[in-house]
Amino acid sequence: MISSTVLMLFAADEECGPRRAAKQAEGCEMSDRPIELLLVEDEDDFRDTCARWMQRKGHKVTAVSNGAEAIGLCESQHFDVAVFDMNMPGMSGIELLQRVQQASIDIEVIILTGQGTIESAVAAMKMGACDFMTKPCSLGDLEHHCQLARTRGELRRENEQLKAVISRSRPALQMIGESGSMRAVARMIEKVAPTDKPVLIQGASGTGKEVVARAIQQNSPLRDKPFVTINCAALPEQLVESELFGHQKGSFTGATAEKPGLFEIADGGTLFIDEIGEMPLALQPKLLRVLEDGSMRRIGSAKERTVHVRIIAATNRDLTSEVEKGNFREDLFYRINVLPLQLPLLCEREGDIERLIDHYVPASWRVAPEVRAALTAYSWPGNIRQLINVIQRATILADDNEITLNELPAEVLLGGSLGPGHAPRPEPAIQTGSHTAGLDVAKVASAASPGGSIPTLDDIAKSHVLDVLARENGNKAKAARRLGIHRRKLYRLLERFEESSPNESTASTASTAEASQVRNT
Ligand SMILES: Nc1ncnc2c1ncn2[C@@H]1O[C@H](COP(=O)(O)OP(=O)(O)OP(=O)(O)O)[C@@H](O)[C@H]1O
Repeated sequence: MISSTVLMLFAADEECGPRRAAKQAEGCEMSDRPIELLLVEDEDDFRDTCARWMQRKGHKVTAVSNGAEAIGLCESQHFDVAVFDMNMPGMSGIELLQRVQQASIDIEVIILTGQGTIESAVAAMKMGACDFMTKPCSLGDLEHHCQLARTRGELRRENEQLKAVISRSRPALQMIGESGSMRAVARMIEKVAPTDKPVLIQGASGTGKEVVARAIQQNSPLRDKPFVTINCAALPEQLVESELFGHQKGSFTGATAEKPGLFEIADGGTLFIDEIGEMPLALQPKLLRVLEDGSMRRIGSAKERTVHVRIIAATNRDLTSEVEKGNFREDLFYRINVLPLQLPLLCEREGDIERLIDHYVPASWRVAPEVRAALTAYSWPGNIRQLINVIQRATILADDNEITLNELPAEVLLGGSLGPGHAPRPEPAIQTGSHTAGLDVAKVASAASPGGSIPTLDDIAKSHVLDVLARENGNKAKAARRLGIHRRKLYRLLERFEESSPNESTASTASTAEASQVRNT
């Protein structure tokens, strides 16, 4: 069994504020990365001396003499820390701080005050400055305060990421597989995990691409950093860009607030791009750019940002032929195809079907031997997802905690070994277009309501949707067509079933239903 289980939860820090953060920052290792500093000071000598000192210490300094210039720079460029002089002609340090906050600029601000203006410095901190210093100050102190401020900003961002991780985290998944082909996959995971290079996971629907992506992340040095996922197939095309890159307020109809993209949320961690073959062609150059040098812009923003994100992409399409057909950019393909990993079909994993049955059938349930024989003989075109769906359907339909041949769908019975003398039970059927879905309403009713009460519409819908999905071998596009609904609606339904189900296998079944999320496995 390949384990991929780490869940780190951080208790919310009730006591916040600059002092507390500074204390935390002092306890932390300081980053030796150069500080990107904006220095705003109208006294020429003092400004030049500070700027030269910080530059000699290896930091990147932009020094200006007034607030108007500073605000323009903040809007177009990233700075870790800004030092604002309190008393400047035109726009004071406090006004500048207000402007920075109104524009939601992500920056740590230190206020520089003259002697005797401590009260206003305290007021500035209440307004969101992270620290203050009184002039004249030693240059060593200036660098130290800037380092503390930068660390505070990093902690704050990390905290935001962790909150997102906690609020959207899901149960850890186990990777089941002892077959030779899965051992080869496990070896490959061990090899690719420690690097920071992109990985492209290819495999048919339901073979476990997302599970493998999470295993890579869990075995990588980024295991404690965010693991953010986006499913390009589950989002309307026009939303993929704003999910990935974020947007400025007012940049398009409906952009009512500023929103960071998943690249920013994943900064320092891993971004799993599922169904990358569905990525809109027009968006591919933007993705290529961020893969090349980490640079990106939110929709509607001129500000360039740099992110450090490890990319794991997955697809069930043959990307080489998508490139030939002109649906996928060749340069992007080469960028993401640095470490390719091909997942085997379930029928190519000797002995794993048995192991998966034992894992997914609830512990107190029995599985008749002929059922095992039928399940292991079947070819599973929809792979593990289809197997889980069939098991789940069977546990809804079965009596007395025992799965018999009666609870298996016809295609499994016909495709597998039926066993001597078995005649499948005739099932009342619901007609879906030209397709007989075979939903046994009476069985669902008794399974859902042992006391004989009427099942809810949701119970029936869930069983029906899972049944059609299983019949279509886990292929969501085909299942959606069969059900007469849009594929995105099917994703939403699977997501709803997952939320309403306490059963882990249900959660797993609909795992790709979420279009995008942040999680720590
Ligand atoms: N090795 C495994 N052990 C146990 N469960 C697995 C394994 N691989 C996949 N699964 C389960 O199978 C289901 C499908 O897995 P996953 O979503 O990772 O497949 P996928 O290849 O990404 O599918 P799709 O292409 O449709 O997005 C999930 O419920 C997952 O938990």
